[in-house]
Amino acid sequence: MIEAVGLSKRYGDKLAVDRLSFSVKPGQVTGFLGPNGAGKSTTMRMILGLDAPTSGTVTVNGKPFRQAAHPLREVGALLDAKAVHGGRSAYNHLLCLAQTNNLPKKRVDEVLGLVGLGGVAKKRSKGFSLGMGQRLGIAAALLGDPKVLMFDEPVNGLDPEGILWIRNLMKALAAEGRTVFVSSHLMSEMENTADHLIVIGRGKLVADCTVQEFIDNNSELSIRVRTPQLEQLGAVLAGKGGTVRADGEDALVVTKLGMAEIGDLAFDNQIRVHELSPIQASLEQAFMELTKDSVEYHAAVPAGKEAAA
Ligand SMILES: Nc1ncnc2c1ncn2[C@@H]1O[C@H](COP(=O)(O)OP(=O)(O)OP(=O)(O)O)[C@@H](O)[C@H]1O
Repeated sequence: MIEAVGLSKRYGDKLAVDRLSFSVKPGQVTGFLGPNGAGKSTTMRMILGLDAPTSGTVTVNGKPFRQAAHPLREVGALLDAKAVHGGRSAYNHLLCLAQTNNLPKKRVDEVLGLVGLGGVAKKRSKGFSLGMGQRLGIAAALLGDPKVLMFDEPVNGLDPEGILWIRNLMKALAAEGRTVFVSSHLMSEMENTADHLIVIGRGKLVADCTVQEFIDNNSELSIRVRTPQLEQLGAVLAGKGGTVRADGEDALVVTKLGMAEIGDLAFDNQIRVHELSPIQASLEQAFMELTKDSVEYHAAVPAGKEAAA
């Protein structure tokens, strides 16, 4: 369990993390989402005691992580996969970590097997691909068999096979009852991986809920109506306050009116309807909606290329 209470971090004029309070529970994957610069890495560094909070507190299993007697046995973290001595072999890198943390040597072979690096254990990590480097970082995180795991953007730059592997690993670790906290700005990835979400924007908490709640609370339900009387139905629905746009030759997408309302209006006006279905917004759409005011860096759109409203 990770618990933050009123956690803040200021760098000069910049309030990178602004009074964050949340808890990350065991037995589930908790996604930590936010646009670039939202404060995710800063929060993770404070959890690990690598940065001191300006105010507030954060504890891991009830105490500040800096006070942990056996840090690697309590928390495994993948913050920067490149933070490996490139001249060392994967085996020696892990052995060094194991020895300085009083962990048994046999654990090195176990974690190398777990992450699928057994065959290249004696090779220097300098020649590792990005995916192999990520696996080595994860092997290091798993070395102490910790109950709490934190991954900062673990799928960055990975191919689909690597992404699937990390996704399944995180789910398996959570299913073993561990606390799994993973940051990402890839919404689609979190939709597939996380059970619970903590979302921040400009350092502030903007949501703390399940993935489904997040989608339900932050997106507008759209309804697709297929009808051979497109124009008639469009006019009726717009007249009753619906926002209507055409979707192909024979369908409309409607917001601001409910499904029953649309069906009843069609019936009252003797308009035939061939299909009436809800369109579920994706997590990505919900995230864009919720954080649109807290995105730090907006890309400029070249003149004349603005998206049509
Ligand atoms: N050491 C530092 N000194 C000054 N400013 C910092 C420092 N570290 C982070 N910041 C600033 O704090 C804010 C939050 O940064 P942080 O890296 O925590 O965000 P993030 O959500 O992890 O972003 P990203 O998704 O881009 O990794 C940013 O505006 C960043 O420029």
